[in-house]
Amino acid sequence: MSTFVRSYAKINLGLRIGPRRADGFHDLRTMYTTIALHELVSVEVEDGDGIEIRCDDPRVPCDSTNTCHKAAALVLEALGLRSKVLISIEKRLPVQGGLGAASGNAIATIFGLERMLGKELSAKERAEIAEKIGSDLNLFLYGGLTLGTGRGEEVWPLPDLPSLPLVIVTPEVGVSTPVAFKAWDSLTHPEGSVTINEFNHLVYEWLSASGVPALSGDRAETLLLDLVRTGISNDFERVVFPEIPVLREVKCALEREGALYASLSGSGSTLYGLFRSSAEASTAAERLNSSGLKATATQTLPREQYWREMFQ
Ligand SMILES: C[C@@](CO)(OP(=O)(O)O)[C@H](O)COP(=O)(O)OP(=O)(O)OC[C@H]1O[C@@H](n2ccc(N)nc2=O)[C@H](O)[C@@H]1O
Ligand SMILES: Nc1ncnc2c1ncn2[C@@H]1O[C@H](COP(=O)(O)OP(=O)(O)O)[C@@H](O)[C@H]1O
Repeated sequence: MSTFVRSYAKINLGLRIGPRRADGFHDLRTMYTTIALHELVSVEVEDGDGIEIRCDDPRVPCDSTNTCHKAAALVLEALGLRSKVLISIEKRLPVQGGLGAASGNAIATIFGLERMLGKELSAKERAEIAEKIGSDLNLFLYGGLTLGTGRGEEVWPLPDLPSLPLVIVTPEVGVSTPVAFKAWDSLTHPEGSVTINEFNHLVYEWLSASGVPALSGDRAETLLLDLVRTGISNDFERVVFPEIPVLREVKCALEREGALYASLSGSGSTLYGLFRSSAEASTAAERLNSSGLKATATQTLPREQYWREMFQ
């Protein structure tokens, strides 16, 4: 018997990078939101020992470097159990796309394995496991809209907002996250804290003005747009666009198709555009597809829906 878990993607609404820290990571600020695109992770448990990963995509490692492998090993350790664990990943999201696919897979593994073992970890134990594997796993422990601080692993869930239509475009090029951080260091090291301070200020203003803690009616639908319109841009664009010019062109194409806000997600290579309606997003995706780009219309995924639809 297997448990099938939907492993969702994220996008970053703004991302600011601070200086490199003593531990090699960078302080950062970002607003994450889960989106409705997902892949499937299935988890099976048998008598015995060992963790086996299966995935048809050759770009995904099936050894102990796979995020699902790491997650399964840490869950078994935390629970003090021995078991044979079989994990299959049905890959649907881009690899090195800035959509957090590998991170989402690891969190899906934690929840799937808990269910298969009939045991529950505490929220603190889950967060500790997530942090050991990477910087942007913790957002998937909440879903919906979350503020990311620290190296990205400190997450602050915000009240759920209604979903907003968007189009994602992933060009056939991957961007390595550590390489993008290194490029940022050589470009703007001393500026780091300035961009972070600006982000803090913009988000604070938005939180105070928006009434996010006390949502009501139609106003909530424009809150995400209000947020991106504060000017919370993605610092990675400054290093990734000059390196891979086609990404800037894709952002411009999204804007030409009517996106209210377009940006690189994380370190890329995915670009997304936010749209006022699903119909506008679908039309834009069709037009971008016919111009030769790989575009998909989807929407942001509120927390409530994330949890409701996690298990297939
Ligand atoms: C940049 C972001 C933004 O959401 O997303 P992606 O574009 O990868 O999706 C994330 O911070 C990515 O998180 P994640 O993919 O878990 O990265 P990690 O495995 O923790 O780190 C990979 C490498 O990136 C660098 N790194 C990562 C995070 C951070 N705050 N500072 C860093 O310098 C380090 O060199 C680290 O060794
Ligand atoms: N479960 C996994 N799925 C996909 N990639 C994985 C996985 N585990 C480890 N990796 C490695 O992590 C790298 C980046 O992961 P991915 O989530 O696709 O990118 P990003 O961090 O840009 O969103 C991949 O190049 C791959 O080698």
